[in-house]
This record gives sequence, structure tokens and C-alpha cells, in this order.
Amino acid sequence: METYTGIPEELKFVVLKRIKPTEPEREKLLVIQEELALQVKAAAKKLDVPGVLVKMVGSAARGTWLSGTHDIDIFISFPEETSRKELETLGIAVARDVAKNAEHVEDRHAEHPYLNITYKGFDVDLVPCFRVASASQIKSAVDRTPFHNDFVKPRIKGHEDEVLLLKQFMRGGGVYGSELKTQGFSGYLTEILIIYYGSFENTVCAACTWKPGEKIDIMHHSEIEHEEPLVVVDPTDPRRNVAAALSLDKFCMFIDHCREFLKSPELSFFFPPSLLPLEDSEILERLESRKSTQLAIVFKTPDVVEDVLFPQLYKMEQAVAALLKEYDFTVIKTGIWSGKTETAVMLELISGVLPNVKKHVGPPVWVKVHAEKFKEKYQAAAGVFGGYIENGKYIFEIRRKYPMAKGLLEDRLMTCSLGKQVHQSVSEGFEIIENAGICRLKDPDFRIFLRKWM
Ligand SMILES: Nc1ccn([C@@H]2O[C@H](COP(=O)(O)OP(=O)(O)OP(=O)(O)O)[C@@H](O)[C@H]2O)c(=O)n1
Ligand SMILES: [Mg+2]
Repeated sequence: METYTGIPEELKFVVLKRIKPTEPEREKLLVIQEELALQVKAAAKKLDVPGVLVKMVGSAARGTWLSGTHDIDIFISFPEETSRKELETLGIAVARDVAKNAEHVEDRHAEHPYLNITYKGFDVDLVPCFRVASASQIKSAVDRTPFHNDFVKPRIKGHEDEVLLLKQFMRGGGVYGSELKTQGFSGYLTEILIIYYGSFENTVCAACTWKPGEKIDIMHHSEIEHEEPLVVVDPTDPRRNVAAALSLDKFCMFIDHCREFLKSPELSFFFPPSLLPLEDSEILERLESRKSTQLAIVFKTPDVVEDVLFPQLYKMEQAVAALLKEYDFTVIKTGIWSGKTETAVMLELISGVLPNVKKHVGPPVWVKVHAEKFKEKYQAAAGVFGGYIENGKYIFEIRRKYPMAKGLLEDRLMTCSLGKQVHQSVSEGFEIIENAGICRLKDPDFRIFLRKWM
């Protein structure tokens, strides 16, 4: 039996001291929120758009944001009868008017367009939405968000610290964030977990025995079955799984993080020591001791948002591994890294070189017509090393088309199913670098990635 001694109060205190917004920080955020709310209302009035309400949502509105993150989510809510066209044009018009005072403006697109602005150093989303009667009657995915607020806010009051601890603990474990790049836990999900389990400590203890299929349904109103490893039925929408974006591996990484933490509750689980970029000499040492083949497919990073890019990169990773397997290469592992200018799909193979000879198994000798045809074809073919019978079948030792993984990739990469933007970028040019060649990639962020990879 493991003896569990509890999480020291002192540790939680130290962590909170680093992540809990100070009173002045909180005050500043409130002032900015208020300023922006007034500007939205003024813009709606000026542009003569009736029925607009301003809703503050997300962690900033719930007091569950981590110090140092300057993220404000403002929803511009329109009456339900508004058409989608009107919501898009009027909503963006209002947002754009507010954005006149911003340092930076970016058009973004989820199910419908919204604006992301930098205002006095804050990262602000101005999101138009429909004001529907309940979260199960939403017209657009973002319409749920105000309901999340209404559910969480009164229930989380007095437990905000627990949410902060859990968010930071998840960050430390590399599992916080529900974007398609991370496939981890969303802010709303951490809040639901705290509401359900009562505290950070209870959540961590409970997660140690989670298994795929774990289901949490606070409102006991689940309407459909879900396939995902963790099912947390949205308290505001019986048909939605709040943890739908969580991948099996991130789910398991969290379980592992919790178990290790309870064995020795230390600060490093919240703030892992930062990794240093791997030096050339270290890369060479590691290559020498691993004795595998490391390959990097390098191309220009497509100019699209991460939520579009990463699903395409994950798809490419799988497609490339499948191509290599098809041609007899044994893939040990795959990975992706994407920086500002370059992106790399990483592959580790047992070997990047196969013999020229390839064993080609034919039909049994007694299946006369097929067998004779097979023998005829390969007997006469160029580059055949030899033939014999084994277990009643014709075998020919033929010449392998791609003895080198690099050659295979150079020749056939474009036949892999690649997403639109990745395909575009790869078709403009790519490079396959091997083993020590990897030293060419100097981006410190890539070198940090390599430290975990090799
Ligand atoms: N996958 C997501 C992302 C967001 N939201 C909703 O949009 C709000 C704002 O999203 P975001 O800023 O990503 O999360 P926060 O809860 O604000 O958490 P954080 O502290 O990380 O900003 C969330 O609270 C949630 O209600 C959601 O339902 N599903
Ligand atoms: Mg937020």
C-alpha cells in the first residue's frame, strides 16, 4: 500500500504566491474589462445596432485566470432572431469600431468570424454570439460560453485558488490547453473538475485511478454515449462532452503526473525546470549511442493558425510512418515540431538502409496458372537475385525499389495524403535531413524539443 501523506499546505502557498493575480493586477484587469464593455456599448449605439448586450466570459470573468496571462474574452451577444449574416456583419462592425483603439488587430475565424485585439497589453477576443434560451439550443458553438459562465461563477466562488492550482499543475505536466495542438484540458474543464471533486487535492487523488471511459455527469442529464477517454458531460448541455478535445495520451500523461506528484509533492510538478537547447556535440553523442536512423522532413511553416496547422501535421506524421512501413522500414517513433519559419516531421527508424534484396513471396506451386505466371514474370525480370521454393510457394529474391528511407521519402512524400496548407508548402519544397544533418536546424525551440525527443 502506498502511504499518502497529503499535499503540504506550504507547497500550495508557495505555488499560489506565484500564480495568483495580485490585487493591483486584478484591479487593472477589471478596469480594462469595464472600459472595453463601455466601448462595445458605445459602438453598438453609434452604429445603430439594437439589442446588443455585452457579456464578460472566460477565466477573467470568473476569477480563475493565472497571473501574467492577459486574456480577456468579451462576447457581443445578439438577439436569437438575428440572422447569421447580420451577426457576422454587425458583430464584426461593432468589434472593429472597438478595435480602433487597439495596438494590434487580427481577424480570426471559428464557426464564424471574430476579432482578436491587443488592447493596453491585454489579449482580447471580441466574439459575436447569439443570445439563445439554453445551451442546448445554440445556433453557433460559441453560444454555449455565456452559459458556462452562469454555471461556473456562483459554484466556483471561494474555490478559485483550487482552479489556479489545478491549471498550473496541468501546465507543469504539459496537458493544459484544449487547442488542437495540445489536445489537453480546457479552462472550463478544470473548473468543472474542481466543482465536482471539491478541491485540487481531491482531483489529483481521483485522477490516479482514472481509466479510459471515466464519466463525470454533475447534472445527471447525459443524453448520448461518447467514445472519448474522459467524458465530462457539459452541465449546460446534456449532449456535449467538455473533455472531447482531450487525447488518450494527454489523459494518461495527467494520470501519470498525478501519481508521481503524490509520491513526492514538489514545486517542480507546477514549474518544471526549463530545458536547455541541445548542443551539436550532444546531438552527435546521442546519435552515436542510439545507433538508429533519425530523419527530419523539413519544410516552410504554412502561414495558418495552429488549430488548422496541427491537425494537418499529425495527419502527415501518420501518413509518412505508414509509407515507410509499406516499404519495410521499421519506425520506432514519430514526432512533429513547428517553429516560426520551419516545420519538421521527425522519424526514428531501426535503420534508414535496407538490403538491396527483397524477398517476394508468390503463390503455392500447385495453383498452376497463377504460379506459372508468377514464375515467368520474375524469372525474366531484371535485377532478380534468385528464386526458390519455400513452404510450397515460389519465392523470388528481387531488387528492392527503395533501399534508402531518404530516397523513398524524396520520391513518394507527395503521394501521402497531406492537408491542404501542408501539401501546398511541401510541394513548394522540402528537405530530408538525416542523423548529423539535423544539426543544421538551429532554432533553440527545436533544440529543446530534441532534448525530449532523442
Ligand atoms: N474548447 C473550448 C474553449 C473555450 N470554451 C469556452 O470559452 C471560454 C473562454 O475560452 P478560453 O479563454 O480558452 O478558456 P478560459 O476558461 O478563459 O481559460 P484560460 O484561463 O486558459 O484562459 C471558456 O471558459 C469556455 O466557456 C469552450 O467551451 N470550449
Ligand atoms: Mg480565457
